[in-house]
Amino acid sequence: MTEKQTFKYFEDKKLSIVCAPFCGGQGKGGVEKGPRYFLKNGLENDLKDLGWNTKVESPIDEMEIMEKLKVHTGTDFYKNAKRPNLVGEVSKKIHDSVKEVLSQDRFPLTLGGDHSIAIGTVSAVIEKYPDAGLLWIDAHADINTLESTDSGNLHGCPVSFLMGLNKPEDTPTALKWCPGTLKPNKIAYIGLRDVDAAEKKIIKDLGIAAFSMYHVDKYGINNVIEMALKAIHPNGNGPVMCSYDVDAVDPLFVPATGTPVRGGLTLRESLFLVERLAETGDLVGLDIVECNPNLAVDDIHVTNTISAGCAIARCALGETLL
Ligand SMILES: NC(=[NH2+])NCCC[C@H](N)C(=O)O
Repeated sequence: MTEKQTFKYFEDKKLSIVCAPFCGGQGKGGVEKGPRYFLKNGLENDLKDLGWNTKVESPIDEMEIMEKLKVHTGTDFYKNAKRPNLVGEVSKKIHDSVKEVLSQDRFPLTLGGDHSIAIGTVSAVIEKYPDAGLLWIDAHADINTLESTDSGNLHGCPVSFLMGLNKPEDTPTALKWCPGTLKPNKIAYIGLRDVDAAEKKIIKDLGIAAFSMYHVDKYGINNVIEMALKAIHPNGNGPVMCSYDVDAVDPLFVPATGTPVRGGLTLRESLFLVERLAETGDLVGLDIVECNPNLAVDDIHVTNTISAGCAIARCALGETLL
């Protein structure tokens, strides 16, 4: 049963699913299959049932990227960072697609792919809505700079590019297009539980609102979402972009993901977050990233992971329990 929510910025209820089948921000193959699995699971029809006029955009060619990946792996480095040129090229294409979608007054729902694609999605949303706040729902902070990253995986760094934390002389050419204008008071994290030491320092130094699983346990998910919304929009409302890494959810519910961390959100908590966001009517963009069907040891793990990802999308886009 669904009761349709109002979306203030998309009164015509038009939406584009932007497919971002990219795995180059980390080292495990399979995360590029995310969009295909979501669509195979019927996500587009589910969104139509919720009243959305839907379209599907494919700004990057999966086969071409997989070919490029072979060339870039082992040759494309910037200091410790792996494949910066490929990440820069792909995230720019995703940026351009999301920008185009927004210019048509369509809601951008981007399906990853790994979390490096958010360099593109979030920057496009901020260009359209300069006062947008960003909710980053994730087990990880993904705010490593090129200097601080230990793994060299750029899916652990998108927020540092969005915030302009890498010095220009330290930014690979292919990533220089990213405006880096996100302000520390315009982002809030929910679900954190695996944050690198250097990331903790950045979060503290910049005074970023960060709600870890400790805060979810202490205050409850309802208070945490209210506090997070207040942090990005102290006056009560304004456009909200949500970049949702499925590893925020406990691996019991979402096992097929690249960097699972136990002790995460329950399935209901993870859906409540986006149900509440839909209720505000302020949502202007959503990413769902890091579903990796290859990492399942059993078919049921794929089913659980993809159905959780689809449920996150539906709840964010207006599905309600009653
Ligand atoms: N999007 C993700 N799953 N990120 C995981 C990042 C893990 C670690 N902090 C790193 O920088 O490598």
